[in-house]
Amino acid sequence: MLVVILMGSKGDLEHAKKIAQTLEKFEVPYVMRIASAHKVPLKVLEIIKEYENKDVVFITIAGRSNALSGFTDANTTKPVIACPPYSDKFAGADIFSTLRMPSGVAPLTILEPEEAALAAVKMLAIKYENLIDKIKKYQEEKRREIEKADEEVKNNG
Ligand SMILES: Nc1cncn1[C@@H]1O[C@H](COP(=O)(O)O)[C@@H](O)[C@H]1O
Repeated sequence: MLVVILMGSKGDLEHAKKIAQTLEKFEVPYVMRIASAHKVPLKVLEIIKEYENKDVVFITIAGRSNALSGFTDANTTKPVIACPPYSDKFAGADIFSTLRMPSGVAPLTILEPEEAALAAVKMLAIKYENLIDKIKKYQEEKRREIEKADEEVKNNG
């Protein structure tokens, strides 16, 4: 099992590292790769081919005009999660290049890096059942955070 974090530029690395941190929590192996669908499409195809025989989920990161997620999805049988870096330039309009896809192209979009990683882990857990307990533990921690916050506000708020 492997998560391939594929980014369009080294400028996306900080965003990619946030995804990687969550995958580390789940002890899910990952690799980070850089290739731009606009500038080096053949390299993107080579990278996709490299992982085609493995149990892989791709998480694609591309800012501005995101061709990478759709391009990757159209060229692999593996699931693709688009996690573009947030930009408020041009009223956040970059996001539309991630949300609208041609027919037959289906990358999923998750904007927050931690949750993109979580979704990848859940996909892998369908086959790698040892991940199920880790997901349950993670969800329990989230529930406890709410309970703790509620207690704090109730008593001091
Ligand atoms: N969409 C796209 C195609 N090639 C690179 N990008 C994205 O454009 C932003 C700036 O890239 P660069 O550093 O190449 O100018 C980065 O978020 C990168 O993923």
